[in-house]
Amino acid sequence: MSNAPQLKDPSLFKKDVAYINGEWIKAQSGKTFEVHDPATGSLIGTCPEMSRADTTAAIAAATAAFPTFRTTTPRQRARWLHKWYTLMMDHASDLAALITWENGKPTADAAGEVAYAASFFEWFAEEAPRGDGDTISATVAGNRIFTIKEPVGVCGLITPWNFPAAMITRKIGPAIAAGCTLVAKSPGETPFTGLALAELAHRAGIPKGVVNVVTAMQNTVEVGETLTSSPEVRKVSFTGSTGVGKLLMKQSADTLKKLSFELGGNAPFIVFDDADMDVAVNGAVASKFRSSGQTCICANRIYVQKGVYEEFAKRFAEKVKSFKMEQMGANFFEPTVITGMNMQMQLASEETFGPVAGLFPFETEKEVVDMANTADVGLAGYFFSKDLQRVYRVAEALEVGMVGVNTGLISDPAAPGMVKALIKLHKESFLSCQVVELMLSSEAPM
Ligand SMILES: NC(=O)c1ccc[n+]([C@@H]2O[C@H](COP(=O)([O-])OP(=O)(O)OC[C@H]3O[C@@H](n4cnc5c(N)ncnc54)[C@H](O)[C@@H]3O)[C@@H](O)[C@H]2O)c1
Ligand SMILES: O=CCCC(=O)O
Repeated sequence: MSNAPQLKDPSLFKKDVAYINGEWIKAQSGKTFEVHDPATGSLIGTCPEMSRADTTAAIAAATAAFPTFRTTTPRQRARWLHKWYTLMMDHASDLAALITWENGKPTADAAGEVAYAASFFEWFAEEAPRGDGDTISATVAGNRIFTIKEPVGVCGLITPWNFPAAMITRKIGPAIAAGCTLVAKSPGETPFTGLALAELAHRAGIPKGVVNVVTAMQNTVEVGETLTSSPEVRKVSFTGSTGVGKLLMKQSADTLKKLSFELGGNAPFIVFDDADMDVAVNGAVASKFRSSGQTCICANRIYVQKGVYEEFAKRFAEKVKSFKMEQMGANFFEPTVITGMNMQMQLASEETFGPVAGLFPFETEKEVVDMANTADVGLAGYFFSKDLQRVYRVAEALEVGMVGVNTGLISDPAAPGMVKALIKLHKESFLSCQVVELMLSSEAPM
């Protein structure tokens, strides 16, 4: 059975070619890899199996384009990003169809992803002209210190399959805004969406060599090594698993690259006795089951205070039972709610990354904050309460980068908090880190 969509613009579906130096090219070796529809297992198409040689060519193109691109005005870069945003929205239904086809997420989630992905271009188009430095009083009378922000240079971008469009645009948006050129590796499981975005970059008139998209499956490690070891690549930005993040960080040590990592999560989701139950149940459904539980910020441990535990469990399970599966089969897992969880169970410490919700009972605020903070990652957290004092207290006590209070949806291109921790860090460190600075070098004195 095939789910092949009828695209309104079939030229967005790029098979056997990737995008280097403004051209659609095959792998130098001629090798390709297969991409399968995760719903049916049927073949979608083949993509170039790019290697060290192809990645080096892409880096060379980005390096050659950088001296000119960095001198373009921020206003011009804003226009390019805005044009790319508009093209994404004009082709939203085709992009969503590609996402569902290769990623398997429900059509509504895919449409939401396209709008979310495009919003990074819109947001960073607006930020591009605002990369100003500071004027600082000096310790010597009469002197002033001026700082300027410079584009880092060529950026290597590696992103995962769970958001084939949004994870790439989240990285490309700030890179272009800052004046950087880039080589993006589209995820092997879901390469076609990234390639469709490259086609739209081309149509938006972004100069050749600025945006390069390579693809690989078997050669992923080789491509990663090439990006992390190249002296021309000044920054690597990676979204994916914690294990691969650690590896890329080690590989980048020899060339002392700037790094931005967005890694795995294990979000606590807390419902206090005084929460609005409708809001809490809807928030849990939105946070846990967005993209079938396959987002890094999905609720992973749902803690419910004893006084409302039974009611919450009943109402939450009823909602989940009402979900309609578009198809069933070997590749699908039924949305599941498990009650009576405890902290010794695997789900308490591992990222589930699927449609399984575990409910843990708790009694006191201190107890639940302690349990919430046991995770060795601190990406996102949520809690539900109507007590204003508790809202501030618990929001500060949770050792995570982003806190959703009385909401299960916290994704927003404007939020600085999409900076992720490999290990626990204090919230202040996250919040001081602005995404718009993602691709800018440290401020340098004039
Ligand atoms: N923090 C975030 O913003 C965020 C967003 C999305 C996903 N994630 C995390 O990503 C994980 C799921 O994605 P995944 O399983 O695809 O992750 P993954 O780490 O296996 O893969 C991510 C990307 O890295 C590439 N890759 C894998 N090994 C590599 C290597 N040795 N060198 C270079 N590239 C390599 C993959 O091809 C893919 O493009 C989850 O842990 C999820 O929480 C985090
Ligand atoms: O999977 C992680 C990213 C989720 C998001 O940006 O909302």
